[in-house]
Amino acid sequence: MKILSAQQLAQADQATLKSQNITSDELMERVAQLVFERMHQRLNGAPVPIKIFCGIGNNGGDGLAIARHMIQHGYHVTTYITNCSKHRSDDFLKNYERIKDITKDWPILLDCKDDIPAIDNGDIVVDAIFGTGLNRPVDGWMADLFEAINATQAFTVAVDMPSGLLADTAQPENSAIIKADHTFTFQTPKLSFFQVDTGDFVGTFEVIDIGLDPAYINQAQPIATLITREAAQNIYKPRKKFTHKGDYGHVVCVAGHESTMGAAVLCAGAAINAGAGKVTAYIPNDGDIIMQTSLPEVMTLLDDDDHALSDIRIPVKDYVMCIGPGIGQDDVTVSAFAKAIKYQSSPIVIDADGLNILANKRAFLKEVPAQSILTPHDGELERLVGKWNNSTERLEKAKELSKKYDVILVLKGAHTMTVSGDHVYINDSGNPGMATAGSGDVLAGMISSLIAQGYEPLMAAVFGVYIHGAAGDLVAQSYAHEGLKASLISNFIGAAILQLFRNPEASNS
Ligand SMILES: NC(=O)C1=CN([C@@H]2O[C@H](COP(=O)(O)OP(=O)(O)OC[C@H]3O[C@@H](n4cnc5c(N)ncnc54)[C@H](O)[C@@H]3O)[C@@H](O)[C@H]2O)[C@@H](O)CC1
Ligand SMILES: [K+]
Repeated sequence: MKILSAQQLAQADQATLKSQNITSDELMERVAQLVFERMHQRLNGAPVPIKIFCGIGNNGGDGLAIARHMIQHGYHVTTYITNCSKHRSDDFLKNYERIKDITKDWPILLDCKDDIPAIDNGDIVVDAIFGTGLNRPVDGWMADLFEAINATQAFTVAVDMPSGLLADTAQPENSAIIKADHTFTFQTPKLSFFQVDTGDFVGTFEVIDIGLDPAYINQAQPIATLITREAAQNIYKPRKKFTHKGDYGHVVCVAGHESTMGAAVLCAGAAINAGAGKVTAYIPNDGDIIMQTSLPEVMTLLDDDDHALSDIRIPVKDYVMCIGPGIGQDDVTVSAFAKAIKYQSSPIVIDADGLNILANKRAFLKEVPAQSILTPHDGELERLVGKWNNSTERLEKAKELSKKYDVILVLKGAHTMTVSGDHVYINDSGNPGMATAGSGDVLAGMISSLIAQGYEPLMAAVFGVYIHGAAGDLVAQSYAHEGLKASLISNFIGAAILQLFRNPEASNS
């Protein structure tokens, strides 16, 4: 699913008015009707007090139209206007008149801190103050209003976006933002919904297709793409009937150190579980028994050194290298790593200590083959690109690194982002239980496995990240977030692929 910028969404609005020959007022009415229907479906006429706060732009216009529908259906609605400017939008004004025609009274105007109404924990708050038109930080008594809403337990529903949140640009520190429990967002989710410093304000969210011009949306270059189940289905490559293991490639996991052989086992195991035809683990000599008893499917190649990797020689042809899990940063390993990546000519996957070595010896970055995949968590990313002030800057720095060295970055997090040049793919599977030791080793093994099976590196990364998260979601159903561990994610890779093509309703019954 495409994620468009606030500016693109405004252009899509305009294109829609033209192509569908409707007025902006009619579009607003369509939007309000769709939000109302969803709220009505859930509330089912419940006599709960609903406080709808409306701004003076089109987000406020949406709020007024939603309020009108709710009042007409017998809901207990009080409508407030945050009277922060004389510049009211035309469609706001139309809906301001219309609601008065229904209630025979004007909504309540809020002009200062003293006007902020009491909000009970049992109320429902609808936030229609600012949407994509927010153009400066919210301050003064409006910030106090946001604070008052956030201080209650009242269930808060945001219209299009939580007010105060910017859709796709850097959010100034300590901005006043409404913390929504649920957000009905229009046409496409916004980039800020997926960023670590702003995503929590959105609560759960639901994308409402408001029927914006498909021709505009199709040609628009998205600022990011959300990888949903449907997108993952389209990337999946089914196997052919007449095949043999040679068709599914060979992964060599260069991993492990005397105290971190588990990383090597998890990485190689995930490469097998994700479907590689053959997997070899290149490990310190003493790790042989550990590897062979843990994973009977995996072959081993042993370093001369008992405890660390000291000279990585791989006497096989045509393989995909995954390097880094648990290798440590001993001096011998650093030079072995440099030699090993220099020798590679096709894309490799670099994780964990491999990334730390790259961060310490930046000259090695030039030796990384084009289209290789780097899978940093935030600590590793910071070592590679330096500190950032906000998530927008984090993403910009990752894009720069990706372009400079022609590599693909997998930025691990709640919504892992795969960055290839200016293209960003945001993952939509996974859960907080996956923040656990070894989870990254499994991911690196999976991505290498998919490259070995013939997926283009970028799609291997995007699909690997999705299946990794989906496997974690399946594990969490039986083990909770707390019981989720890396080896279980690996064991559920196959189940996650199956689940991609199951009818979700059938599997729930
Ligand atoms: N064509 C339409 O009528 C549609 C409207 N839509 C709605 O329109 C919204 C965008 O509407 P607008 O562009 O009018 O923008 P908003 O309603 O988000 O807000 C803009 C207004 O707030 C003022 N403002 C911005 N930041 C402020 C601040 N920090 N403090 C005080 N005032 C501030 C602006 O000067 C302007 O008057 C979307 O989020 C969506 O809710 C969508 O429903 C799509 C269709
Ligand atoms: K809003």
